[in-house]
Amino acid sequence: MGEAPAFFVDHLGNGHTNGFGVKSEPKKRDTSVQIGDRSYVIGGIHEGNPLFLGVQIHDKITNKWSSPTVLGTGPKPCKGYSAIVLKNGRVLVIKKDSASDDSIWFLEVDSPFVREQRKLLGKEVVAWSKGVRGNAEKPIVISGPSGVGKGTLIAMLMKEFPSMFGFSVSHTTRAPRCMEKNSVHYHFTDKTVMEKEIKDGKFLEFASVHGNLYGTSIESVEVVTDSGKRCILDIDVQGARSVKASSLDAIFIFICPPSMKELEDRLRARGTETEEQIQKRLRNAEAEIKAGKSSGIFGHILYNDNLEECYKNLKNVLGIDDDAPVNGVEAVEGINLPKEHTVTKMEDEILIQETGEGTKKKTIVLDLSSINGGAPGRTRGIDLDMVKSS
Ligand SMILES: Nc1nc2c(ncn2[C@@H]2O[C@H](COP(=O)(O)OP(=O)(O)O)[C@@H](O)[C@H]2O)c(=O)[nH]1
Ligand SMILES: Nc1ncnc2c1ncn2[C@@H]1O[C@H](COP(=O)(O)OP(=O)(O)O)[C@@H](O)[C@H]1O
Repeated sequence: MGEAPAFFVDHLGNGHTNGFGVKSEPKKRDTSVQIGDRSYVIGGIHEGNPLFLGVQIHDKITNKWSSPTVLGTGPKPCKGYSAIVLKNGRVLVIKKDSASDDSIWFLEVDSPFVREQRKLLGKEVVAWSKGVRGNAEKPIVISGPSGVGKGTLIAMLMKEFPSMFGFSVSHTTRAPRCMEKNSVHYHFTDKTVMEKEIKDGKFLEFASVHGNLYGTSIESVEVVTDSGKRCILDIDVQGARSVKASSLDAIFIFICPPSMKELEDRLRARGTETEEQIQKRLRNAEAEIKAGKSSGIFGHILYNDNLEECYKNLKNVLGIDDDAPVNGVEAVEGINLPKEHTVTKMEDEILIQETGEGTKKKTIVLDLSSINGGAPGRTRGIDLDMVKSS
């Protein structure tokens, strides 16, 4: 979709007919935008989860209302919203009178991610992505055969740079190992629950690996980005392929063992699998290494022979040298957005101007030129500046 007409309705003036032909009164705090033949009404509460803000679609041609499947963690309802259409099928939603770190949201109604999920789930889909300040860098996908040392390398990185990196905690149907903690190493779950959540669009990717189901929930990636950290995903090659095809703009790294013999020795020495499981993992390893090297998914292939050397190479790939600052994001001072305001779009800048009583009115510029990311996950690089008081 190209630049959509920036049609902006702050308060809905007229009632609308819902899907049952009943005229319903929109709340004063609801807002709507129009894109082509559709109006997206943002307000009320979400059908499936009363904690989230609702979204309804009205199709002018069929004169029908529908409730789309809403992906991602949405904003909580508040006292009012402003909305404005941006390019690439996205709507900027500003929460009025909200905490500064919770005021900027993006509703994706026709972004590449939404189009892909619409096709995959076979239903109408929209996705939320919260705007976060600062410039947390691209997520990192790390793949490699079982026992190659992915977990060890990731643990080293998180230990050395605790404020820079955060681990995306996957869901799995495999049983926990004795030292593994639920919600720290994995969200341990069962197959029926996970399959239902996959159907509901809760997962960014999933795959069956060594006979169990594994997957990255959208929420796991959001939690890390919200904390201002760079997200690390430890996932298999099938998962990496799905992420590559998605709009999550990531760096892809594949870790290779020095030899199959060494891989086998490491798996045995780890002592976490039965003999049968070790055999299965070794059989799968050959295909994984082949796919990792030849699929074109991975921009970087590292050999984990000597651990310290491999760790150094990993840091190089991630652009971390010894003088690197240890914080992932710049601290940006919070600016509270005025409760009553108008919103105007000017190229990549959005002007938020305070209205209402009083003499000293704030004008804030939201610069969208440096934003990156988006659903699934957060929209990073939000830059808010106070312009003047008049
Ligand atoms: N696709 C996908 N693969 C995952 C996910 N989480 C873990 N994996 C992969 O599943 C495989 C097995 O992981 P695990 O059972 O922890 O065994 P380990 O790799 O031997 O430590 C590894 O290749 C992981 O990278 C996920 O969320 N999605
Ligand atoms: N370069 C290395 N040399 C020797 N042992 C290693 C090396 N890297 C990791 N290991 C060991 O190999 C085992 C498997 O590593 P792990 O990080 O659990 O692999 P993965 O997460 O890829 O399954 C662990 O016992 C770990 O301590």
